[in-house]
Formats: sequence, C-alpha cells, structure tokens
Amino acid sequence: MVQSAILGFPRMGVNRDLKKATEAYWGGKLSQAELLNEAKRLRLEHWNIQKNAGVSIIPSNDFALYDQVLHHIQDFGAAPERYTKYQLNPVDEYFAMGRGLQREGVDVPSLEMVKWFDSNYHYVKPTLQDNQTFKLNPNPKAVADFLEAKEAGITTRPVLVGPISFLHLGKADRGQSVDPIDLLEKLLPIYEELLAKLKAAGAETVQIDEPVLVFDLPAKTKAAFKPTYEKFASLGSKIPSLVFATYFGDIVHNIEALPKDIYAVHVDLVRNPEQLETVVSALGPKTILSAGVVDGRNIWKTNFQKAIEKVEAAIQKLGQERVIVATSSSLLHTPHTLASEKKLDPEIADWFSFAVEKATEVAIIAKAVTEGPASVRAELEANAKSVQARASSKRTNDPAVKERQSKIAASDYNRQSEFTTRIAQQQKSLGLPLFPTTTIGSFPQTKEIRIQRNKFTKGEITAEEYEKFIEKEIQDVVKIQEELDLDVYVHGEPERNDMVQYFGERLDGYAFTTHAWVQSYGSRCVRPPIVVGDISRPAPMTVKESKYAVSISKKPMKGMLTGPITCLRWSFPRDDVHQSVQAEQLALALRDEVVDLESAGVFVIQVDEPALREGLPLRAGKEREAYLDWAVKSFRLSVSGVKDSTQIHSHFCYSEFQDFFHAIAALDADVLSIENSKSDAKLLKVFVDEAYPRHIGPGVYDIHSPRVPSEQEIKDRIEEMLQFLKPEQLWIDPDCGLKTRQWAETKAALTNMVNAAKFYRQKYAK
Ligand SMILES: CN1c2c(nc(N)[nH]c2=O)NC[C@@H]1CNc1ccc(C(=O)N[C@@H](CCC(=O)N[C@@H](CCC(=O)N[C@@H](CCC(=O)O)C(=O)O)C(=O)O)C(=O)O)cc1
Ligand SMILES: N[C@@H](CCS)C(=O)O
Ligand SMILES: [Zn+2]
Repeated sequence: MVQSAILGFPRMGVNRDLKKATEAYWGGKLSQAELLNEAKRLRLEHWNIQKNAGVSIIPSNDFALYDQVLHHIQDFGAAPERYTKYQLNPVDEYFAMGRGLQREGVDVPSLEMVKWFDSNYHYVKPTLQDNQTFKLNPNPKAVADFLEAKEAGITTRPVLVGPISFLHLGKADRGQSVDPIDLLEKLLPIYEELLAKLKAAGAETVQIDEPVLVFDLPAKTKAAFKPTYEKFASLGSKIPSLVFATYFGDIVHNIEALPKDIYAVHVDLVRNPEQLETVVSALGPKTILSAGVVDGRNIWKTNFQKAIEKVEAAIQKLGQERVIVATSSSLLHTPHTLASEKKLDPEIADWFSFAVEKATEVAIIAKAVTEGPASVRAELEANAKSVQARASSKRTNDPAVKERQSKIAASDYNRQSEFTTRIAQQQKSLGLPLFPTTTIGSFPQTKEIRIQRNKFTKGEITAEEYEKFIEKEIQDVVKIQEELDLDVYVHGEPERNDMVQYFGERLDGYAFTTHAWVQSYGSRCVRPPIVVGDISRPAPMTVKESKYAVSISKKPMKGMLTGPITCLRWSFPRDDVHQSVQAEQLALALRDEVVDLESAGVFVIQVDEPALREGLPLRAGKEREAYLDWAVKSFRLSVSGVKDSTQIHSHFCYSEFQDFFHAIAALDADVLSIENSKSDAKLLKVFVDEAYPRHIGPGVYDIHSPRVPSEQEIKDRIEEMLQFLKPEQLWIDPDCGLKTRQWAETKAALTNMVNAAKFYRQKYAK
C-alpha cells in the first residue's frame, strides 16, 4: 500500500479563526485559556479534515500560534535574555519575541522576522549568543500536540525543523559574532532528548525538515549533515524513524549530504521533478522516498496523470513499499478550502484546489498507484476533463496583450536621462530639505475603514458614499502629515484592501477570491489574487485617489503602486506560461498607470517591489541571472515612461543586498526605501563599496511592532547610517507601510522620527 502524506496544513482555520482569536487575546478581549482552547479546536478540526480525506500520514506540530520556528526557539531554551528576564508566562514571552512588548515596565522589540525561503510567509529568526546554551522545555509543544492528537484517536507524524536548518536560518544576535552552525554540538542533545520523548509518547515517525539542503551551503554546514544524521541513526529504536524532508528546490548539488541510514527522504517533485533519478540512486538500501507531487505553493488542481507518472517512475525503481505520495511542501502557503468560494465563476473554480482539496488529491493519487487507476476512475476522468478545459479555455488568451508585448522597444526600458540630470531637475521642482522625511504609503487600516469597505463590497453603501468616505480618510491623513511636518506625503492607501489584491481586482486576466486567505506572518493574512489569463489594464486603477490627494496637499504627494514582480509573486501565478511573460504583461499595465499618474499631476511615484528579492532563485547561477534580467527589465518597463523631473521611488522590505546589489542598482530608481531597522547598518556598506549615487531611505524603525521607538533610538540609527551614506543621499522613513499599526503609536513614532530628522538637518545645515 502506497501511503499518502501531508507535510503541514494551514492553521488559520476556515474563517481565519486563529487570527481572530490571537488578535482578541492581544486586545484583552479573550483570556489565554480561551485562546489556547481555540487553538486546540483548530488543530483537531484540521487533523480530522485530513483523516476524512483519506490521508494516511497526518502532521502534528505544524500548528503555531504565531510561527513554527518561534516555538522551536522557545522550546529549546533559546529565547534571548532580554525576553526571559521579565519572567512572563510562556505564551506572553512567545508573543513578545514575535511582535515585541511595551507595557507595564516591559519594553522589548521583537526578534527579526524574515521570508521563509522564496515564499510570502515570514518566520522568526533564531537569534543566538556567543555563549548560547540550550535546554529543552520539560513539556515541549511537539510532544504535547502529538499526545493531543493521540487522545483524539489520530496518530500523527510530528514535524520538527531540523537542527541544521534551525541554525542555518538563525543569526548571531546584535553585537555577537557566533557562527550559528558552530552551536550544533550543543543543540544536538536537545534534539536527541526531544526525539526520545516523542518516541516515549508513541510517535513512530517524525518529519524532520531540513529544507536548507536546497541552498548553496557553506562547506562547514554541508559537512554537518553526515555526522548529525549518523548520530541520530545510532540511537536506533530509542527515537522515532526519521523522514528527512526538503522542499522548494532540488538537492542534487548537495546529494553527498543526504543521510543514507534514514527511514525516509522527502523531495519536492513539483519544483524539481528532474531530481528524482539522482535522489533515488543516493537513497540508502531501505530508505523510503516521499514524493512531493501535489503543489504546496500554488492553487492549481493537480494534473493526476502527470503526478501518477512521477510516482510510478519512483515505484518502478523502489517498489510500492518504498514510496509515499505527498504534498511538495507544507500546505501552509495555500488557502484553506475552495468550498468557501461562492462567488468564483464555476468555469474557473473548477481549475483550483486549495488545502482541503489537496488532501483529497494525495489520497486519490496514492490509491491510484496502489490499487490501479480503475479504483479511482471517476476521479481521474473528472480531473482529466478539468485539466483539458483549462488548457483550451479562451479566457487564458488575449491576442491584444500578446501584440503589445511583441512591440516593446529597447528604449522603453530607459528613462530619458541619467540620474544626475534627473535629480537636478527633481530637486528644483520638489524643493525638498536635507534628510527628507516620508512614509512608505499606507497609514493605519482602521476597523472603521475595513467596515466601510465591507459594507461597500456587500452593497450596503453606494459607490458614492464609499468614495466620500475614502476622500475624508485622505483629508485626515493629509492633515496629520501636515501636523507631523513630514516632507513628502502619501494618501495613506485607505481604499486598498491589500497592495497586490487591490491591483489584481482591477486588472483583466485575474480571478480573485472571497475567503482564500494565506498566512503571511503572525496573525496577518493575505488573499493572493490568481493570474488565470493574459493581463491588461481596462482602466486607471489609482489615479482618482492620488489626484484628489494632490489637490488637497501643500507638499509633494507620492503616487503609490505595486511593481510587476511583487504583483506577480504575491499572486498565485499561472503555471502554464513563464513568469517572465506574466511580469511583462503586468509591467505594461503599470506603465500606463505611471504615465496617467504623471499626467494627473503626481510627480513623485513610488513603485513598490518588496518581493523582488524573494523571487531570486534560491541558488546562485544561470537561473538567478535569468530571473534578475527579466525582473529588472519589468520594473524598468513599468516606470520609464515619465519625464526626468518626475521622481521614481521604490521600496523593499528587506536589507539583504550583498548578493543582489547589481539588480537594485540596475532598477535605476531615483530613491529607494529599504527595511533596515532590525539589521546591522553595516549591511549598508555595500552602497558605499559600489559607489551607489542615488538616494536611499533605510528604515529607521520597525513597523511590525506596536512599540514606539524613542527619538534617541532613531537618532542612533541615523548616526549609524551616516557612517555609510552621504547626508545628501539619506531619506528618513520607517521600515515599511503603517497599515497594521494603530494611530496613537503611529503618530508618536513619526513625531520622534521627524524630530530626529530635524536634529540632523540642523546639524548638517551649511
Ligand atoms: C507588505 N507585506 C505584504 C505581503 N503580501 C501582500 N500581499 N501584501 C502585503 O502588504 N507580504 C509581505 C508583507 C506582509 N505584511 C502584511 C501586512 C499586513 C497584512 C494585513 O494587514 N492583512 C490583513 C488583511 C488585509 C485585507 O485584505 N483586508 C481586507 C479584508 C479585511 C477583513 O478582514 N474584513 C472583514 C470584515 C471587516 C471587519 O469587520 O473588520 C472580513 O472579511 O471578515 C480589507 O481591508 O478590505 C489582515 O487582517 O491579516 C498582511 C501582510
Ligand atoms: N506601499 C505599501 C508598501 C508595503 S511593502 C505600504 O505602505 O503598505
Ligand atoms: Zn514594505
């Protein structure tokens, strides 16, 4: 019997129940016991969904209140002393690390949160000390969750982040110099103890995630796999059998690091089907292959015929007993269920499969390869029909879009003049002071804004009423920015549900959903729109609001758009057309929008590309260069239609530029705003080394936390930045948009920020 397995299930629940519960807890509206009960209810519900779908291997410990890596940090006794010193209860300490805490004598910022590989999910970075020690929590979550499922009659396969991935994904704390991988010897006993506890609790197998094996690894890290997994193997039946799981890439370049003496190995055969042969020949003589053939990262219905072919190829080499049918990765990156989508056009809905439906898919594929196609004939036929219907649908193809793409000229990628000419004109027309202050675009998306939008969506208020409401919001934020004395204003994005979904809803070629939420970080979710066909812009998307904002503001007002790569990456892309083609279509649509904004009197335009870095293929090489080529071209195509005097800004919520600098420089944006408050300002050295001439605003405070930074903290950040950047280059801004914040903390933080900027303005005044 070929077993079926899921590597992880989305945890928010069908109605984003976990989000609602955690936010209610933070807001003092739910007790801790109630929060934990709700979490327990959700875990049980999700295990039952998978069980009822016929999945044979169901994960536990994939659930997290905020982030799964953060649970490991806490359970391994790796919470930095700045959190443990307050002796908070474990749940509050956990949230303090995730989102910072500022209350009753406690004042601590959050740990750094960064992208999980190339996904739009963010994990909390293990932050380690030179003298780091580890100590296992006496009641580790992995064991508690396993026992909870067992009590409910479901035997699960607990999921752990493996020791090498845990360390490789971590970093030395500020002021520390430890190379995390050097802590492996200290960490391994904790894993041994945890695995033994899981065995004692009754776990027969454990999924140990080592996805870092898909990266190009430093030699020391790569060499750590062999002894680590030999050590686990030497523990024999004292610990559960291990399923060594990799995903989001191939492991061929690291194949020598793959453990031989291990129960099973999981690989992603959606992303890299070609790795099958190499991996199979590197397996130990009894090792099972877990074949990831159902996509954990996208929402397209699995093509059963192709998936079965992949599994059959593995069975031919290994035999049925040594193959498991699995999702390619955790399903965390997919929405809960298609059943909630009542408004989707049925023709299109038939092309999709969300987490609940994917659970059924793995079970069907396992049955097909075990008992033969006849055992699931109806399902295979329906699947083939649906795959065929999508392939031949007219809705995917727009000849006018293709025609326009074929006419793009080399000059369309270039601004009219070089930066020095442009900035001179911009400075003349914009008249900005030294250290100009600005924000990244969004202001707090208050409950009231969401309620009004919800009413409008449901038809409870008219378009006119909604428009009036939005205008009033814009008036309010303009007034607040005047009071704060910022230099370049934004309209606050009150009309936008999300920076990508909003555009998806206004572009042809997209489908959008009502409930297809995916966790982005902590309690925050996004509803990625879905690219189903060729993309074009039927009408201007942002001009009305920006034009209005310009008309009521005395200072320059930034127009605000999401760039082509970010629109693409934070959507569910098509899998039948190369992503470069989809990006180019988006770029053309955005180019028209940029030109329309300029014609409407908007002379500072920000085109956000925070997903540019996350789209970078995980390994260096030709694939990466090819990506950068089309990604940079798409951005340039979208912004190059304007005059020299129009200032183009771009924004990135990350600070890793070391291996990426040439791409950032090649964007040729006049001003960049980048996330930097949590990172070492030393990272900015790359801008000096490369003699970057354009303007930069490295974020001076972290917007993910409700914590208000003091004026002195901000000055300290600016002082650090001035070691690397010239005063005339430096803009002062927060790390990212302020949509998740409350107004009180926003005003307090921006007041401190503007005061800090004024201090330096005076200091450097000629
Ligand atoms: C900058 N970031 C973004 C990423 N990806 C995106 N697609 N968008 C981003 O902005 N990736 C990297 C980072 C991640 N950061 C964030 C930051 C903030 C959020 C966030 O705030 N998400 C919201 C949902 C936003 C949204 O779509 N809102 C809609 C629907 C609101 C809603 O829940 N309505 C209620 C009814 C109204 C009510 O009574 O409150 C409902 O439908 O039930 C809207 O505003 O209209 C979140 O709450 O999680 C995400 C990523
Ligand atoms: N303009 C967007 C960028 C987020 S990455 C915002 O301010 O929310
Ligand atoms: Zn951002």
